[in-house]
Amino acid sequence: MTSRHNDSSTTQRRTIRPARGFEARSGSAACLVVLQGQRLGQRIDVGEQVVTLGRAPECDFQIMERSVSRQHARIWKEPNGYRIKDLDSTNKTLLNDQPIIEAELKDGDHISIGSCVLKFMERSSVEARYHDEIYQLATMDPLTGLYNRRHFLELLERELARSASHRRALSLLIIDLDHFKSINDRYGHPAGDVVLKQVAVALQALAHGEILVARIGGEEFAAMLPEQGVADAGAFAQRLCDSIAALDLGEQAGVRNVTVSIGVAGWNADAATVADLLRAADAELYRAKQGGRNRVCIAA
Ligand SMILES: Nc1nc2c(ncn2[C@@H]2O[C@H](COP(=O)(O)OP(=O)(O)OP(=O)(O)O)[C@@H](O)[C@H]2O)c(=O)[nH]1
Repeated sequence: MTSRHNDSSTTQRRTIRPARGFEARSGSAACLVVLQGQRLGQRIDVGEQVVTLGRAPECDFQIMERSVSRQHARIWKEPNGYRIKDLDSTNKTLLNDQPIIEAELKDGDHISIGSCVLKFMERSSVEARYHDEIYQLATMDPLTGLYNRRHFLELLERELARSASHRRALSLLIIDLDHFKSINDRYGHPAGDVVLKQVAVALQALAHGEILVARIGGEEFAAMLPEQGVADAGAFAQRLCDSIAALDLGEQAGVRNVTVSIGVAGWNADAATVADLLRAADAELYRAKQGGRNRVCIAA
């Protein structure tokens, strides 16, 4: 069990929910990439749907800056291309450094909203693919293909802001492999890697709907359960725990079975920030380890 957690990323969100594993990988026709500002490098696919940008939580791309209007600008597709419109913002939308009311978007255009600079790109462009690769490298864990810690915490931060503004439940699981060091020591590091990959696949397979799984540490995973209270999250955690214990890892790993301990915590007045939530789930994980491992402990 490793030590952890004080990260606190920017409070942002996308209403276009990330797909599990890969974020917004569908073949949209165009995208925006954040060149400057919070969420640097993030890509926002601009498909057939209208994309709104602004400070309000309902915006598809939220920019949490006071100089940004709640509904600042809108981008949409027309038969002959994409267009952008300023929504009567106080501080204007700039296109290639010029204020606009409405304009056509061309590949490579820079959109400035507050201190945020977005680059508009046609999805077919080589540069868009390059940004895709870079973004994936920044957000994914290369061993398991799950989201990495940094990206998971950023998504958790956004989801928590959304839960807080809508007074909706949100739960977090921290899932830690039991006695993983002894697996490495006994069967070798490559065998340990195989176990990590197999556990990642199993967790991902069990994560249905909006549940988001990530690898947040060496032998540590996390799951975010939007709109689920601790009772449901605890039941889900128990299913994970039982499924991992029942998993036959086969010949490749050397070891045939592995177990996990899981700590569960829910967003509430006492766990109002990501750091609080992580701390609460972590405390429960500690209890699960102390209680004998291969078990779930849930914050009251
Ligand atoms: N194979 C492999 N091992 C890793 C990786 N990252 C971390 N580890 C190992 O994970 C082990 C974690 O050990 P500990 O933190 O002592 O935890 P543990 O042995 O699982 O014990 P408990 O958590 O108390 O049940 C260490 O041996 C790390 O070297 C990785 O990417 N691959």
